[in-house]
Amino acid sequence: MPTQVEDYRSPKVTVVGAGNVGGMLAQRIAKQNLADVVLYDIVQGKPQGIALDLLQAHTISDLDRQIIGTNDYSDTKDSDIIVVTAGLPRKDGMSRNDLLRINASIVKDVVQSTISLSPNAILLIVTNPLDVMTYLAWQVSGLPPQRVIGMAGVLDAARFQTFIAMELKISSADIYTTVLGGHGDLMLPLPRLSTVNGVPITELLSQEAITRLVERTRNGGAEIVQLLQNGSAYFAPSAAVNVMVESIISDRHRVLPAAAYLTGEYGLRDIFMGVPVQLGRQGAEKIVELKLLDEELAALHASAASIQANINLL
Ligand SMILES: NC(=O)C1=CN([C@@H]2O[C@H](COP(=O)(O)OP(=O)(O)OC[C@H]3O[C@@H](n4cnc5c(N)ncnc54)[C@H](O)[C@@H]3O)[C@@H](O)[C@H]2O)C=CC1
Ligand SMILES: O=C([O-])CC(=O)C(=O)O
Repeated sequence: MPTQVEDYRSPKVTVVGAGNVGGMLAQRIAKQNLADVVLYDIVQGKPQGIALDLLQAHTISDLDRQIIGTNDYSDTKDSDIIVVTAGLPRKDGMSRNDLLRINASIVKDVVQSTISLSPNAILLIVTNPLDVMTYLAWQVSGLPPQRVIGMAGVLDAARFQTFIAMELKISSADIYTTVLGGHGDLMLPLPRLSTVNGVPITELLSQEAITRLVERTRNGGAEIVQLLQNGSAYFAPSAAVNVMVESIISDRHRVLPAAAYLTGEYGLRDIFMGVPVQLGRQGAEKIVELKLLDEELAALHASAASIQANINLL
């Protein structure tokens, strides 16, 4: 008979892709004591090196979660969550959609290799172009759509929040923002539903300022790609995935913006796109339908059409 202690199993999160986002995410998960982490990469030695470095850093900080780096998928067996960050980041001048074909083959390979070993896992997709890769991952995995979720909305909403805080010269802590739609040029920051402690920003900022901040949010990824000159953002993206992992592992049922499968919500179906989603142990437990104005709904449908066009290309 196993003892209670032997019965206990730490939550296990696999992060596929030990690059900028994946490495930083592994650090965040272990640092918060959320789960043991398996970091997988196709490049020999890279995940092992990062895992060792992280373990030694955590020893200094009295942290003791397991972090394993590997090139062997069998180490990912029985994961509770599989985060897919494997794939190419864009370079300056590229759109996320320019990564479609190359990243589709990587995501397909990763999902096929992992999900057979962890059939009960929840898949969190990060690789771009995000909404299309999430749809592809769902199709390849054969999982119920509730167990496949894409990360983008938390990041895009945080960018809008940051820019509002910078403009108003106030703490970002009291700002709540709503961003819907795909993780691309047609994403939909919604000023009407973005507030400072309950007051809509439409009452606090001029129309000129709002238009400028909405545009900057839409271009938030490209702005950083241009500045870095070699790769894309990873501090905020890894923080955004970490919040989602935490809500799922800890079954917190937080309502966060994320790419979820729509079955008629917002008048859309058979597509993954950014909407507010309740996240818990079951994955995307519930989609929240906001009451949108006609023009907002039309803009959301335009964003969906652009995702659909790229799904069709695949
Ligand atoms: N959804 C979002 O909001 C965001 C998405 N991204 C996307 O995430 C992806 C990763 O970005 P970074 O970490 O910055 O890139 P990176 O280049 O630093 O890391 C990617 C890693 O994937 C690995 N990889 C490539 N093919 C693989 C395979 N078949 N199996 C396993 N590993 C493989 C590479 O060896 C590399 O270590 C990119 O597609 C990027 O566009 C990045 C930031 C935000
Ligand atoms: O801009 C990129 O390519 C990476 C990304 O999705 C983001 O930072 O929003």
